[in-house]
Amino acid sequence: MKTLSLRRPDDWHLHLRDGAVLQSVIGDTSRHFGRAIIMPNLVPPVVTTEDARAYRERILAAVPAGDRFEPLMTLYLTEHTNPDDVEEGKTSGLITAVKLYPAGATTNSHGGVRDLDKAMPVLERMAKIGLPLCVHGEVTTPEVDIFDREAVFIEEKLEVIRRRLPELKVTMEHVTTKDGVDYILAADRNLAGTITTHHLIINRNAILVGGIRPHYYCLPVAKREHHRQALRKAATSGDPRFFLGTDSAPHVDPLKECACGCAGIYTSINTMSCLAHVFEEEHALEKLEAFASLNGPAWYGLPANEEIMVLERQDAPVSYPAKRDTQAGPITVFDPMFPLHWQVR
Ligand SMILES: NC(=O)N[C@@H](CC(=O)O)C(=O)O
Ligand SMILES: [Zn+2]
Ligand SMILES: [Zn+2]
Repeated sequence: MKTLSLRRPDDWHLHLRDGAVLQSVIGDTSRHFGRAIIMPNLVPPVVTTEDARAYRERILAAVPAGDRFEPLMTLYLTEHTNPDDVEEGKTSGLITAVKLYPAGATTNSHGGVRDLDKAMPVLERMAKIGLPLCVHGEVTTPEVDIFDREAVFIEEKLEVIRRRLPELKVTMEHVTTKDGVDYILAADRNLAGTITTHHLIINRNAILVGGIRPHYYCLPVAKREHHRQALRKAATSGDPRFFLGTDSAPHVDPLKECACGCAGIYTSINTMSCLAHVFEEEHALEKLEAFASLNGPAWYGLPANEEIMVLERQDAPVSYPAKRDTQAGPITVFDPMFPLHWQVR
């Protein structure tokens, strides 16, 4: 049997939610991943170091017995975020990054930033103390087409932030376009990007062809095929500036299967199987470890995990649940639309 060994991976962009959903989804991450950057877009969001400390405790309490998992906490940047609180979060080791959601860009982002100038004091402090900024890189201007929002964000916002604060480390999260990949490649330092599992697998047809398919709807929305190809090339290149952030974003089915469904795709369960499939297709299995286990920790200044994960290629398709049941309702698991043969041992 074909096998692949790699350092235990991490997930550099994850939504765990809270309460009943947290209880049911956390095991799907802690089974495979050593650490994850935990997104702060709860209702209400995680805005202070104190909020993050309490949320971290709730996450740790939900980790199944026997799993080793370290949640890396983030703060949700607002126009009122206090730079001293951010610094104290970093100094105490609790906070790994601060997250910028342009107001209204995605799920639970209405409290995000409208006027970047108001967030400048915090960003300046972060640049000074070496705390990375994670960005949901889409503009929210109604005039801008939803498929162009990432490219316009880079030009109109990200470039401005980076020119004002060249020392600020920026993680462009869930890059979905060739524009994003090229922008990262053009930067000589302080810029990296996460890529999701699903954006390596689907293009925008998955959402719209043959009917409207809410379980392929996420933000940033999947783009044209040539963008997917650019993401595959970047992810499988081994370039240290690209690494895995699944953006696994559980929403219970009734909130997705309705007239105005939520954005988010749940991939924690089968991400490693999907990635092995993609990297094998790209003849780059030997680069999976860099993407999933090495580049992320290096960017965040952390050691790679010590444990080893072994993936096995089965002849028969491997099975995984179609839904994750929670006390809040079922959550549909990402269906890559092809059989998966790789399985975590
Ligand atoms: N990716 C998504 O489609 N949704 C995320 C938010 C986000 O990461 O933008 C969520 O919280 O549901
Ligand atoms: Zn986002
Ligand atoms: Zn996300």
